[in-house]
Amino acid sequence: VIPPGWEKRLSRSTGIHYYLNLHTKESQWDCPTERAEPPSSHPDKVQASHLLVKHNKSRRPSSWREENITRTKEEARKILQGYHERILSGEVTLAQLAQKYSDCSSAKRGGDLGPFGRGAMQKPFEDATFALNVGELSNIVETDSGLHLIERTQ
Ligand SMILES: N=C(N)NCCC[C@H](NC(=O)[C@@H]1CCC/C1=C/[C@H](COP(=O)(O)O)NC=O)C(N)=O
Repeated sequence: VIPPGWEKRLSRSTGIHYYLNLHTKESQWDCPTERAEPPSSHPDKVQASHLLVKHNKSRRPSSWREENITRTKEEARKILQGYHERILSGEVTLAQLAQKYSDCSSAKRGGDLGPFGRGAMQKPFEDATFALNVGELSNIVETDSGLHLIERTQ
């Protein structure tokens, strides 16, 4: 039985059936197990990846990359502006830069923080993420942790 919100289609090119999500218009080969929901404009949970550049006024001026972070906030901003331009130009992705340069332990997951609801992250980070559409990249966001670029992924 196909869960609600999906339609079974026949692929003319392969003669194989596929499944169309009637809300997102995405298709997939394997039979869906979950119902397809209309994309809610006020989700409980979102998912994001971030690239964090800490500075000497960060709440924890240390990371896997650098035991004692001494750069100033303005130096951190310049560095992050450079990353921002490179991502916007399409040269690199946020995940690629986060993996190498993010001062958060999520760097090893390309900056992915996993799904989170309101109340989990520091408020400026939470508000910036919930204000993004899926797939969008934020401008520089400041929290007590440092300066971030955020890409909302779910
Ligand atoms: N739920 C998940 N995945 N982990 C718990 C997150 C806790 C949350 N963290 C943050 O708000 C900072 C800013 C946005 C991301 C984030 C990551 C911080 C940044 O590094 P730090 O300043 O801690 O050294 N590293 C990990 O927590 C908080 N309420 O303090």
